[in-house]
Amino acid sequence: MTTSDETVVARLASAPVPVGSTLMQLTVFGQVGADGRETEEVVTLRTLAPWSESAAPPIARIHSACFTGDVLGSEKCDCGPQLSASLAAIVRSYNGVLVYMLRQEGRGIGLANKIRAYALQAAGHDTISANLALGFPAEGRDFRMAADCLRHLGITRVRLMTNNPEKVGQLAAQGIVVEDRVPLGGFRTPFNEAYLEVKDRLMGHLDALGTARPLTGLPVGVSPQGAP
Ligand SMILES: Nc1nc2c(ncn2[C@@H]2O[C@H](COP(=O)(O)OP(=O)(O)OP(=O)(O)O)[C@@H](O)[C@H]2O)c(=O)[nH]1
Ligand SMILES: [Zn+2]
Repeated sequence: MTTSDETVVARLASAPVPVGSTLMQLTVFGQVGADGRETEEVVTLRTLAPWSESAAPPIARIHSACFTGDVLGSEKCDCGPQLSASLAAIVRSYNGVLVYMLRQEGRGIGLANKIRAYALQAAGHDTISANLALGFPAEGRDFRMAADCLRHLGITRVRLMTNNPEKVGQLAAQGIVVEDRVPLGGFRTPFNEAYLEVKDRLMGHLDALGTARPLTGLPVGVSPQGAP
């Protein structure tokens, strides 16, 4: 499948996997090089219960890889509890999908660079200034591939669990209708306070601090960062 900017994502493999005592369909998407070599980019996990186009759109989570938070349970960010909570909601809904962005570790700068950023943060930098000091933008993620994968799964409308308006805007720009934004915040620890503050004050994220806001925070297809 090709988007306007020539992003190509192929379905590499798919099989049922039991998660949360529920059988889900796990699909690996990626690129296939001219030599046949596969590069894994995205994993989706889709509930298997039959659902119809006329039903409410699936509840969806697009999650950027975070080895420290997702795998190790690090409390320096809120990724681990966000992943658990969203996966639980997906399983409960019988009509949900997780889109796990394998190559977006550290907001796309990779694990080693994220840990370099952590070292700078231990010396006084915040999330943004640490990235800038390393020569990276504060935020450079591109969610077009997530939209491609959703389309591969036959999904064109979602209720998106996120606090990040940029994700909503990018999906909308790629033709995925975000009918609802479902807040996914409030996972504070003594260690992630500063990180959540920066998301709230400087990065335009909503609800990261867990302050009460309505479940449907944004109107359909809203694009607060200027995307069409
Ligand atoms: N560069 C960098 N990346 C970080 C840092 N802390 C967490 N991350 C990465 O940030 C990504 C998660 O992005 P967030 O901005 O926390 O959340 P989001 O996915 O944009 O928004 P939500 O949908 O609301 O979760 C993961 O890939 C983490 O590895 C950090 O200090 N520096
Ligand atoms: Zn994290």
